[in-house]
Amino acid sequence: DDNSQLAVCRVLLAELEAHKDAWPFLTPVNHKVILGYRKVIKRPMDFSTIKRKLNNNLYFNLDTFIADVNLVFDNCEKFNEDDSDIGQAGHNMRKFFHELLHLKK
Ligand SMILES: Cc1ncccc1N[C@H]1CCCS(=O)(=O)C1
Repeated sequence: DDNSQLAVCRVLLAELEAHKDAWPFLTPVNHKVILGYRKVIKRPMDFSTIKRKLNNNLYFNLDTFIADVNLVFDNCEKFNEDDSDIGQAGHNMRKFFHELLHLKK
C-alpha cells in the first residue's frame, strides 16, 4: 500500500545517500558555479530535493520516485564525461541503485 511504498522509498534514499560516491548528488548543482548547467540540464534533480519531495508527499508511488532518482543519473551522464570523477560516480551510483531495486523486488 502507499505507506509501505513510501517507507521503501525512504530506505532506498538513505542507502543512496550513504554511498561513498553520493557526494556529487547530495545537493542541487550550483548553476552559478557550474557554467552552462542551467542551459544544458532542463530538469535538475538531486538527493536533497528527492528527500524534500518525499517529505511533502509529492511521489505518487515507487515508480515516480524511481523516475526522479534515474533523472539524477541521466543529468549526470548528459553533463559529465564518463572518465571524469563525477561521471564515474554517476555510473557507480546508477549500478548500485539498480542492484538495490532488484534486492527489494
Ligand atoms: C552532479 C554534478 N553534475 C555536474 C556538475 C557538478 C555536479 N555536482 C556538484 C554538486 C556540488 C558539489 S560539486 O560542485 O563538487 C559537484
